[in-house]
Amino acid sequence: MPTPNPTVLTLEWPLTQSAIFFTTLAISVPMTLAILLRPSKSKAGVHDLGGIPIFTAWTFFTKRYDFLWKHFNSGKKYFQFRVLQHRVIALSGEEARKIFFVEQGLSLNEGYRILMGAAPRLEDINVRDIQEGDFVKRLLLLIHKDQVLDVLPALFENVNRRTKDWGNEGRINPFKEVYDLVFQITVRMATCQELAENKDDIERLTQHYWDLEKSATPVALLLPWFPSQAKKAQRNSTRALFTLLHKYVDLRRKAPVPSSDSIDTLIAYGDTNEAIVGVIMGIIFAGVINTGATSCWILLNLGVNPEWKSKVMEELKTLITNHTNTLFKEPLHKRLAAIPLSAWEEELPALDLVIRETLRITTSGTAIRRNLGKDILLADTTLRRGDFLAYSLADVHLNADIYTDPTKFAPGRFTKGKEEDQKETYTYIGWGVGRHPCAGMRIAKMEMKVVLAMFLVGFEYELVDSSGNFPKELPLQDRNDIQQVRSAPMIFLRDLRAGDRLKGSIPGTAFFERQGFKDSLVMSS
Ligand code: HEM
Repeated sequence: MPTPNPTVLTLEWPLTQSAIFFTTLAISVPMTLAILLRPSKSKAGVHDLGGIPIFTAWTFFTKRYDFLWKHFNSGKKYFQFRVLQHRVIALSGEEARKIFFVEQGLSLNEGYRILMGAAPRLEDINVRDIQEGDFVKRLLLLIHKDQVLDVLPALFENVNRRTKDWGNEGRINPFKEVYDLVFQITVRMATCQELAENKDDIERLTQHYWDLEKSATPVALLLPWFPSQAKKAQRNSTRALFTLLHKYVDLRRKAPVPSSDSIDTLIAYGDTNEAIVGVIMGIIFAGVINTGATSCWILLNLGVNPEWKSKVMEELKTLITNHTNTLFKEPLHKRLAAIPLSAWEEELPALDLVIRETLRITTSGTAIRRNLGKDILLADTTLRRGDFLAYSLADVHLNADIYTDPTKFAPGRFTKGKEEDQKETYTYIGWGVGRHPCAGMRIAKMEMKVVLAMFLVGFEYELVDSSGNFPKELPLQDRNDIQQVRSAPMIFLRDLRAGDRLKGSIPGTAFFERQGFKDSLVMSS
């Protein structure tokens, strides 16, 4: 299939296409307006928010957390509203969870595809829709133990290269730098060495990705027929992403010797170039935000919780002592890459608790499903075939009846004797539950550990606000910021060794000296 060219598709506008476009517009605009403006009627069994649907639903797309919690907090356990012609039912409580995460007819893909909108639309690039099961099957192939083992040194190498420029100004914006870092290693994991080493293409890819994220505006979702800037940006960035990734799939297909990189694994599996690009795009979209946001918030949480930070540092010291020869003079990333995968996975219990707790607090987004099966009865409410369902994870993660002082960072709450996450069914959903547990958990955890170990061992930092002062407490997460999960107000990491670094000091030296690895100088790489 020829690679679609975005410029041709956006600049050339032949007469017949114009005719089709305007005819479609003439038919669809009044129809859609009628649907959008028809007042919503109350149906027995579930509270209807009523009003003019387009206005009622607007804040579902702009301030989703506030929208849902305004109504839940006013005592409604379930309520419904309309998005276009669709009925959306917002659910809360244990009974709803048991259905939402378990019922066979509830489709995750179809739910997110229509109500999230930020993911690339495969029809924009003529890729046949990749079925839910097919995608997860490919992903499991790529995060198989041997595959992760092979790619691990490359992930450390990438982080090392990228963090070399960090800290020269003394202030790091984690919501930019840590996100970019996670983006880079996710792309490395999901594609091939050639792409990960091409700085310009990585920059381009990052830009197209964020453009696509930003294009999921309420106008693009609620007025799909309207030729808005957001719609155009969505189509153009999807095509640009496709073109760029396709180039590398093509390159790897023509390579004389196959490698163990993901693209080659998918080629060997028998997929077409287009399907491979579809899978890669899916992985990047499923993983980047969550992994970036969690890594970032872990650094922030540790920045104001010295007790947990020293537990994690102690563990890292033991890991390095037990699995590397501290007498060897090697660069930090090479030492860390020598540690076996099983040790990263099993020998960092405090860091695992920190990840779990950070996820509990930050994962307050909304899970979405569409009922493609039979009608389902939930108390006196029927979840009809075709309905969309929305479940805010804050219903459990920030619920004071389940978690004591729920916004407090307290990783010990999961330990033996406390086990706050065992109070009801599915009270911990950080990695999903039921029919759709996170298929990327293993690689996400490993990516986070690569980033965190390189940062915690290689850098010394403290938190600062935008005026450069240590914040009295951690700023709140903007829970409506589903795109980037930033804090409000902004917070930064001050690199306490930036001065030394400018004088040539190598990341990790201070840690190694302090930990008493006296003979083991860290080398530059
Ligand atoms: C810290 C990082 C991550 C977190 C917190 C996370 C969390 C989640 C959660 C909560 C779900 C369930 C969503 C629902 O029920 O609606 C989920 C599903 C999923 N995640 Fe992740 N995820 C992360 C990283 C990743 C990565 C890196 C990938 C891919 C490499 C990935 C791939 C998936 C896929 C494919 C599903 C859907 C599985 C299915 O359809 O059965 N995730 N994830």
